[in-house]
Amino acid sequence: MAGLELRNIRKSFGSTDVLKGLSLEIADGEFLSLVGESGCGKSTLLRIISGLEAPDSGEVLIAGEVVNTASPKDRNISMVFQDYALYPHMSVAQNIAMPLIMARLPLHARLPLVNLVSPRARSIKPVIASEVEAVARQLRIEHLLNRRPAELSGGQRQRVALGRALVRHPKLFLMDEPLSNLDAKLRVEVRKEITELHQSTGYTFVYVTHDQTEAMTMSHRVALLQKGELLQLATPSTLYADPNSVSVARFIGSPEINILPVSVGAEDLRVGTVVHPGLAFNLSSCVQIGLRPEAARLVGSQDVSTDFKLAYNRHLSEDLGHEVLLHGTLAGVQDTPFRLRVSQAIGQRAVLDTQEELFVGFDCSDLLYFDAQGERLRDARFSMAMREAAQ
Ligand SMILES: Nc1ncnc2c1ncn2[C@@H]1O[C@H](COP(=O)(O)OP(=O)(O)OP(=O)(O)O)[C@@H](O)[C@H]1O
Repeated sequence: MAGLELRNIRKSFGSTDVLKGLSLEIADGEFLSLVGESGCGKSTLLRIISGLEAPDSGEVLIAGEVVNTASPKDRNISMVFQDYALYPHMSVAQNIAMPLIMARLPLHARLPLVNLVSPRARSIKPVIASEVEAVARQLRIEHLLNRRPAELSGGQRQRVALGRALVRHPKLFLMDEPLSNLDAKLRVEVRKEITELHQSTGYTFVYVTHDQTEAMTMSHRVALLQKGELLQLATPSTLYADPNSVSVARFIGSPEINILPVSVGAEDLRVGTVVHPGLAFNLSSCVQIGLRPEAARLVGSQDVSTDFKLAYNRHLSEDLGHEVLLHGTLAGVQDTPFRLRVSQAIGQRAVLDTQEELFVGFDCSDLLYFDAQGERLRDARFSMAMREAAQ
């Protein structure tokens, strides 16, 4: 049974169609990320799942039950936001305890004085305190329980927000850009902690981010949205290696994939200044190719080991120590940027340091083919007749 199912969800705000009939299924215990550019509808979708927002049409099912009419608190969902949303006047322990108090004590028993004398409140308090301590231990914040949010670092506040969400043992854990207020180093640390949390709890996680690295490193599957539509839902490695479209290929991967215009003849392929005879399969509608910056490499001027070799005009080098990112253009494709990762590990750096004139080589098997609309031509292939004959 699916942990969560969305059926044809539509939502507009005024004349803006934010979600245009979105359907997807998330398995029980899965970690799924919703990614996409700002304004594509990620947060709106999360709010619809949580019940904070109602869809104009479509159904939300949790554990097989339609929950469209259920209030947020009856959906057994926890949500963690980017801005933590902690109560500033309460201690960490009180913040984490709050969802349990709300769920287990009637309103009158929560009032400060009644709280002291109500038998129910008095019997339940130690139970809640031990549950809060257990969650705090899990998140390694037990030493902070008496502090207020203002006395915590950003990472600690985020852990408190996670603790407050976790303490209710929700069916579904929703997170809306929970790391975006943290600095880069802390983001990596808390990212790992959230992944571990998912592994140890086994809860279903839906995670919103515009950061593809977060989505790729944490998730079982990633749903890529664009303008309220689902572009592709797949595992991180499938999105990287087998994208449906130029939009997906561009969004996934860093640095961004190179997209180059090409022309295709009956049995040849032109990339920039190079026309290669070969065997083309279903390539007639191909007008652009994709090539990952890590799939191309620097080659010597005499090197003939790759299917394609083009002169490279370097504009900028970014030295990251373990690799150098090159920005430039290929001969004959001056208007299109071409990025290249030059790896220290495979000896490419030496070519960069010693060679005056640079050449980039790549093979047909590394190319992705796209039509004029940016759709992937999956059954298209171009193979080098001469290389094949030589083998
Ligand atoms: N309550 C609202 N009233 C009017 N428009 C809204 C409302 N909520 C969201 N929108 C609009 O809906 C669109 C999608 O917003 P949403 O917050 O879902 O995008 P997002 O993908 O989460 O963006 P971001 O990454 O910037 O948070 C935006 O154009 C936004 O301005």
